[in-house]
Amino acid sequence: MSNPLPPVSSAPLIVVGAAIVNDRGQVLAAQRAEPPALAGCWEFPGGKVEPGESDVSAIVRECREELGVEVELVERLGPDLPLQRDFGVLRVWIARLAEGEPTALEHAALRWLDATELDDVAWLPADAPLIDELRVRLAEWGG
Ligand SMILES: Nc1nc2c([nH]c(=O)n2[C@H]2C[C@H](O)[C@@H](COP(=O)(O)OP(=O)(O)OP(=O)(O)O)O2)c(=O)[nH]1
Repeated sequence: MSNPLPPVSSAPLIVVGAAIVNDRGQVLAAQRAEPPALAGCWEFPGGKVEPGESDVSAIVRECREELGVEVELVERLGPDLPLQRDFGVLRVWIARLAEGEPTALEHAALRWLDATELDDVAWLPADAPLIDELRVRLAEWGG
């Protein structure tokens, strides 16, 4: 007998983000425009990994969609972090710009921040451990 119910997806929600770093030791922060509960907070450009998509493909796609740039991933930044709001995890990579200048196509604003400026913006709460690690890395790269 066939089962009339569709299979229930158990795939965990994965959100990927790009900590895009430039040659001056700055990272690109992006201010959310929506939803209202998150608007005004700052994040790493990125978004949800779609079914069948790799993490890397998702980051490249999101950076095209949100910033109009091509990025190359360098290495992971920090561990998977819990996302309470979405019951998933956040995975962030350090990335470099390969082509284009970032434009806020979906965000309210963009800012390049150096190691001393990371606390100047209100990051989404899940990102806090990454900001501490990034501070050390940017200070090294910024000379
Ligand atoms: N991109 C990104 N999302 C983050 C970060 N930190 C954090 O808590 N989040 C959360 C905010 C959102 O609840 C979720 C990302 O969802 P999203 O709505 O931006 O994903 P998406 O671009 O695929 O959007 P959609 O097509 O589903 O509307 O992850 C971060 O640094 N970058």
